[in-house]
Amino acid sequence: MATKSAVLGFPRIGPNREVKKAVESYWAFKTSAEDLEAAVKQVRKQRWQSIADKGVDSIPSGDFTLYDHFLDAANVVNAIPERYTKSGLSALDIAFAMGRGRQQLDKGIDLHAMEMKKWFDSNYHFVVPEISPSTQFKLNKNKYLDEYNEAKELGITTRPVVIGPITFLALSKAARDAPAGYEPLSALDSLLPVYVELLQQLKDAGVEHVQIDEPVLVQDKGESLGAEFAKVYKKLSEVSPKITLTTYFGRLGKSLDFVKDLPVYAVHIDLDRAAQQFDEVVAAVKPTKLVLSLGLVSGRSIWKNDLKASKEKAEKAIAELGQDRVVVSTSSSLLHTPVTLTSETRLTDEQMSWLSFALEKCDEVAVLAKALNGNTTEAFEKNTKDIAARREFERNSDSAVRDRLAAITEKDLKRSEEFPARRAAQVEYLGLPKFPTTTIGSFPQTKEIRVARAKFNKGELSKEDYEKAMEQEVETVVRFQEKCGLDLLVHGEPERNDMVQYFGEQLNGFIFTQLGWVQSYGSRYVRPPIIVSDVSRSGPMTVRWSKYADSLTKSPMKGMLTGPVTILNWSFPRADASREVQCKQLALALRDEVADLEAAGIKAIQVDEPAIREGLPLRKADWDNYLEWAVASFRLSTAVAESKTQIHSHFCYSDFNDIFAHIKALDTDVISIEASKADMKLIQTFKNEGYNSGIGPGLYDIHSPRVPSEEEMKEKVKTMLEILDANNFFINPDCGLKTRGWTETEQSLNNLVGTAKWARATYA
Ligand code: MET
Ligand SMILES: [Zn+2]
Repeated sequence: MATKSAVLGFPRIGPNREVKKAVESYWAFKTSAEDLEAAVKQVRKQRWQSIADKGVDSIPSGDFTLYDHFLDAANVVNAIPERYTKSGLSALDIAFAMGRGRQQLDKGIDLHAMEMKKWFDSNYHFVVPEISPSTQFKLNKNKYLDEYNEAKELGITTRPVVIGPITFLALSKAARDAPAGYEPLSALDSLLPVYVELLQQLKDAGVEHVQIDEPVLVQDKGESLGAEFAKVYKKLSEVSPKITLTTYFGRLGKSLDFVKDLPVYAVHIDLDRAAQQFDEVVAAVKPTKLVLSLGLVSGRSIWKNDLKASKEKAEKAIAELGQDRVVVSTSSSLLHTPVTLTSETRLTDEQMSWLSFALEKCDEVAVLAKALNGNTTEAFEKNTKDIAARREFERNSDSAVRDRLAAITEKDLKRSEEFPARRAAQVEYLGLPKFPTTTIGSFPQTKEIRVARAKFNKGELSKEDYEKAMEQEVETVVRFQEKCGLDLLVHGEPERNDMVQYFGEQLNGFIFTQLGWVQSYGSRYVRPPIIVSDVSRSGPMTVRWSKYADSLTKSPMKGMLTGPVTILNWSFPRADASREVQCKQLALALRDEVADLEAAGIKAIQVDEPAIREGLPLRKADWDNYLEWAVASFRLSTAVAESKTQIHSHFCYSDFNDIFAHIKALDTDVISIEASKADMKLIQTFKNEGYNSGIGPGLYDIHSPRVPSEEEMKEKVKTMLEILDANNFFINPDCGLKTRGWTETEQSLNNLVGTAKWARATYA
């Protein structure tokens, strides 16, 4: 017997973002459902063939999606809220409406999007299913079987990837019609028969292996689900193809006690994010019959795997378990990495030699398996050389910034005065009215902007002309805000391709890809910068834009920076330095930028930290350590500001009830949060925890094209003011407007300003 290789999942976007193009043109009513299907069928075919070409044994299927695989899982088991089913839309449009909302008032359709949450500690977002006692589970559409068959017709045998029933429910939320305190997991008994049927169908179709993802097992809450796991997997294993139960992004911890006894074929563990569990897991499964799938090749980073080290580790497992009880695999789905390095033309050979994207990772698992089976290939030898060269490069990184960081003291983390004194200074300096209106920073990024940027990047537009075009855009945005009657203006961020990439491009220590897109949610993809060495700032990054915008208007201007924690969390970090060190180096660069903006007369500066929460370790035991350096980094970047300068911060997907004390410890003057989709619990937390600084709860959801009415926003303000203080309340959307169109933005912001006027009159 030989050691096999496996890939747990692959990017769904296509090597040239084909899926984005196809779905967006369908959404714009430019193409039909048939066109869409034909386009994405090509993408699926290509991904299977390219993985197969690398020689991987277990090739994933069923993990493809047009929007979100978790949303698909809800559709498979018919967990579709009634408001969508009764809309009369097609199944495809229902799925899209669940993901992104749909407004067609002439047809009587006005559907909000369902809530989205971060997928564990990644920057991928999944749609949160809504479950209640009235949810009618049934096998709606076995997409896992459909994709398996589709691949089979191409002559490729795949391993279907199914979201496990326990994780499915554990990550769902109670629907509005559910009784108070309802737990979706209590629906397990009614969901189970659907999974039985689904897996039975796979088996009947000749599927030999199935991958069932149960990442809830790496969370604390997984540890209390032993009885559920035992029961569910006993039942499923009676009818199912051989099950590989996969866990990823963290360690099994105490869950190992029951996982080792589950009646499944194999268990997969993540040895990238949780390498420390190796010995313990090997020892635990040794007396069982379980096959152990070793997640050695990172699904979350873009660094080349150290194949020699991986081989040694796998050999240790083989020594304990035997050759045929070990599988070498990616640590998680590769959906968090770009498709392929071969599309990159601007990276140097040296840089290329450090990296490995999804397809190259497929190669790595295959090469590793071959080496374990006694065939050390040329590719293996080259890997050993590349890894050694990278280590050498790291040793020669920048020492000036390391020294500056070492000299930082507590004092550098503190504003010179406390909030009440700062507030008095800011009232005077900014002159804002009560219920000040503002936005979160970006304005619609029109086609013209993107075309200008593309031309500039291709060298078809001079730097001068490009900057002129952006200045014109800034002027449009400033005039637009004046026309709407907003109080605290922004420059609109037209010059930014992306809130992280933009900064990375101006900092030392980063490199960029041309096509390194990674799905963030739906058809939104990002191209995370890669931190390759020590980080420093070579000069002001945003000052010219904010200063220009400021020169156009009498209203106060808010400068716009992305915070250190978010830059770190939305980049691919180095593997050779701690995240803490990388974060603090970023904070130092931003600190200089804050000082420069202030000196240029910018009266308010917003430092966005939307990613602070998603960086939280998955296990609570690890939280304090992270939060301590994350908060210190934020403060290091902002505490340099004078009292009169109003420091804002912005958070979205901000389910941060449980880290509130740390949010408070950031010591910002104003924070804006996403509250339009969340419940009032968060607002209550602010009150309970004695938060007295400024707060701007998002009054409408910018992720959807629907225009919120004035009435709707007034209602929200009313409810919030039952809890919050009217004297330090900002009126704003819940995030930036860059994905929106101008028409809906104008209507929405007019309604927003109307709401503020009403509030001023009502709460005078
Ligand atoms: C994801 S948070 C986005 C904040 C940024 N300032 C924007 O308005 O786009
Ligand atoms: Zn946001």
